[in-house]
Amino acid sequence: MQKNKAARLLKSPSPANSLTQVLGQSERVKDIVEECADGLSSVNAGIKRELQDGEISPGIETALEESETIEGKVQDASKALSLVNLALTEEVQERTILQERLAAAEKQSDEALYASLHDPLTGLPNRVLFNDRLEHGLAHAKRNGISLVVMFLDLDDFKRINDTHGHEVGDIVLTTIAGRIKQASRDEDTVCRHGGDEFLCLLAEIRNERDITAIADKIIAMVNVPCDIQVRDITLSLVIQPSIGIAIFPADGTTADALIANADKAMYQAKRNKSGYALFGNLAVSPD
Ligand SMILES: Nc1nc2c(ncn2[C@@H]2O[C@H](COP(=O)(O)OP(=O)(O)OP(=O)(O)O)[C@@H](O)[C@H]2O)c(=O)[nH]1
Repeated sequence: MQKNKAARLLKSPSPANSLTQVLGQSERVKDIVEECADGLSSVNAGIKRELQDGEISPGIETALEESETIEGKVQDASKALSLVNLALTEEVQERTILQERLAAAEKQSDEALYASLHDPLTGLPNRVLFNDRLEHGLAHAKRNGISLVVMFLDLDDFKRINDTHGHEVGDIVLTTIAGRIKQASRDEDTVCRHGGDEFLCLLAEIRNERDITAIADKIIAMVNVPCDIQVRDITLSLVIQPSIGIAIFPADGTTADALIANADKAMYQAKRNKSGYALFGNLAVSPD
């Protein structure tokens, strides 16, 4: 009956790759073998006592010898199983350490990838990720004959914030503004920190110019809300004005570089005219 139980345990379905489950099964088999060894030992001791008390029959003596040999083998098997289980335990520990190291390396690699694609101050996508999204967006727009918009946003007179209140306050302002631009855009759009006090927005699947200017107005209104920043015992209320240049695919450029460059030109126009935003398509064409 014990033999059947052991066979059942070994055959019971278990994921082949689960070393811990295999170890558990092996531990249970070892317990059964140990139980058999103990059972055999007490049976053999009983037979020996009977033989000492009564007449010695040669058949029983031979059976006892055989039984004692089996008892020895079962005990050896139990010891061998203990060693196997010890080795399995060490293997499980090693595998656990390796899995932990692998998980840590994967986490590190994910963090490195994230860092390579995001701006550390604001957490926004950086230029690399923006360009990748823009290239994909352009391919999609070309395939489907739809438009796409690049906005170039620069904060007006931002240097004054740093010069007057210090770089730390400037950092808080940049982070606050970054959050607001993100909030003003849709989930499918990409807002990126281009560098310094410059941001880029990629607006996908825009239907008409009115939608574009509505988004620009929304961004300007949200950026314009005073940034209240606590510095020691005083609260600064800083008002920031952005200038936004807008380039639309395909009219204002058909490549990522052209769209960004033309949105940048339009931004300078908006800054010069203090108009908030300017569309590249509405700029006066220069003679050169
Ligand atoms: N606090 C902070 N300042 C930064 C960071 N990166 C760039 N800057 C500063 O941002 C300012 C950008 O100034 P500019 O864009 O040249 O000029 P501006 O004062 O905004 O003037 P206009 O662009 O002409 O309106 C500079 O003073 C930079 O030192 C940053 O990560 N943190």
